[in-house]
Amino acid sequence: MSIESPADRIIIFDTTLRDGEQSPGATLNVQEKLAIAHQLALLGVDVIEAGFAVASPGDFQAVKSIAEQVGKPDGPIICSLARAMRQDIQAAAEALKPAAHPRIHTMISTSDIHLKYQLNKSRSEVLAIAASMIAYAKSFVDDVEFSPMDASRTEPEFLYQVLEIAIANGATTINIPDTVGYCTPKEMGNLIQGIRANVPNIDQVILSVHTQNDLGLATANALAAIEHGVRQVECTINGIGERAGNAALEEIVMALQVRKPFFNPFFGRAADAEAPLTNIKTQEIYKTSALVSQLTGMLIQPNKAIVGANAFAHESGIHQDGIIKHRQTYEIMEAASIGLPENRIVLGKHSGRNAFRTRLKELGFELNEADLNKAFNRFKEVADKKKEMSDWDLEAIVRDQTQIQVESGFQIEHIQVICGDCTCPTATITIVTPDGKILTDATVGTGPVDAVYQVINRLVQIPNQLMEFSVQSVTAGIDALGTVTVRVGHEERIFSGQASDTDIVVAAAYAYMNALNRLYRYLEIQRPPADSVLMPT
Ligand SMILES: CC(C)(COP(=O)(O)OP(=O)(O)OC[C@H]1O[C@@H](n2cnc3c(N)ncnc32)[C@H](O)[C@@H]1OP(=O)(O)O)[C@@H](O)C(=O)NCCC(=O)NCCS
Ligand SMILES: CC(C)[C@@](O)(CC(=O)O)C(=O)O
Ligand SMILES: [Mg+2]
Repeated sequence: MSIESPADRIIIFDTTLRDGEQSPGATLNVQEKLAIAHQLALLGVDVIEAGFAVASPGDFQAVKSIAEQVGKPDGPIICSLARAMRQDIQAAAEALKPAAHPRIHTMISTSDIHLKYQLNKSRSEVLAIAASMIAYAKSFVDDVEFSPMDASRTEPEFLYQVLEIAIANGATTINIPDTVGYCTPKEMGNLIQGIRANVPNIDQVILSVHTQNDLGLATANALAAIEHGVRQVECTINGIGERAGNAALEEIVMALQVRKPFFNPFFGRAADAEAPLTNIKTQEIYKTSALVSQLTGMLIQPNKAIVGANAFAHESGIHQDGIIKHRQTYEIMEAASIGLPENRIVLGKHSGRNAFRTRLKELGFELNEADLNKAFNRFKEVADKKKEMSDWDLEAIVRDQTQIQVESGFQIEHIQVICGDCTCPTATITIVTPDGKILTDATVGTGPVDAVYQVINRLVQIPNQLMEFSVQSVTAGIDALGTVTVRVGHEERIFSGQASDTDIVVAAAYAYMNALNRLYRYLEIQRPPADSVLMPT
């Protein structure tokens, strides 16, 4: 991929694998980095900063493998970070060799506070190092990016001087980092304006911005920079990165997409011009976000813009009513535009009748006004105690309130499980049978769920095969509710059950019992009247 006419769009420089990986705890191995890099290429990023080659043998290998496997002629530019030091630049150049479009990104601090305390160097020394190391990088590759670290706290006159020399020595992209996330959007705009007005050769290069999120302003600062003529933004998936993270790719891309008429004029276009402002395939955003979250172990807060679990979910009645009538009343973009199949109407205590009725209809219940009101009142009572109402809850409420008899079945009275790394997982369960008998049994299993399922089978005595068992956490965090879904098979038929609890073993027991009760009711209906035995054992 070549960047032919960058002035009329934004170059997306993804640094998930470099700055993103600097998130405490987010370390990735070579295979994981490769998987993310392949997905970033599908997403359509222009540049992948694959790592910091000199940092470790693993990172060197990661940059090299990504250069080999993802850095194809029609693929993205592959980049490695390097301090303004020969050994760093050599390592970057070596790792990037297999890439069709390699870029070396070299940086050195320019703020007085960094010069004095971190580098222990004078301004003239830094100027000389920047010049010679950019020229050195240029001896390996044509595409050289230079970052004056802590640019936003650098004295402007010195910054202009460094940039002019950097460009004169061959830098092709000049990146302005707000390393400590200190800027406000207005200041960022002024900083970029100042650079464009005072660095005589600035028009020969692509101007870039790299914003950190220490004050939650990373996206706002990047957008302000774009308004002032920056044409590359450095960002990460889910906004991960050093400390509070970096500008989130998905936020910048979707802001440019959703507010295109606002941004178009900054690109010299008519407000209503159609062409996109980035090359990102936005439908790949959700998938990429989930992959990065999974591999880095960095959970996404539910209210995270664009990719959070709640970003397209509506819980309050007034909003739900509006959405059902006309989507744009409360949605500025479609879930499908980031690759989510649909928005979500979440039924909870803030929901209203319209959303309730609509969901029931989808579940196959058409209630008259009186039944609907009764069911709705009960729904509100239950919703006061429960975070989110599942379809199972709704079904139970409707049956309850509309005099449809809830069929008989087995009920779990007590469940106790002991497990650990030096005991045999043991489950003790008491159930009430459909005819009111109380039975208790206990057994050991290979794990707590296995022990529970064995006891339930001994008590219930209905032959079945467990076909599927899945656990899903409903909310993020240690106190998340776990929802267990099971499917059991019996002679060609499948019965499913679901239950939620903060204890997943308890949820597993109830989910299994739910499924077995459905099977039991099915068998009851099938059973010839003369047969008094529930099931032959
Ligand atoms: C790069 C790395 C291998 C260097 O390790 P190290 O040689 O043990 O050095 P330290 O990390 O202890 O200290 C950094 C040194 O680099 C110098 N330095 C920092 N930025 C520099 C730059 N842009 N150009 C030249 N030298 C720089 C510091 O002054 C310090 O040198 P000193 O020891 O002479 O004071 C290691 O820090 C690392 O693995 N980093 C990867 C992640 C990272 O730091 N990312 C941040 C990107 S800014
Ligand atoms: C390389 C540079 C853009 C950097 O990411 C360096 C760093 O990791 O601090 C920054 O934020 O200044
Ligand atoms: Mg950074």
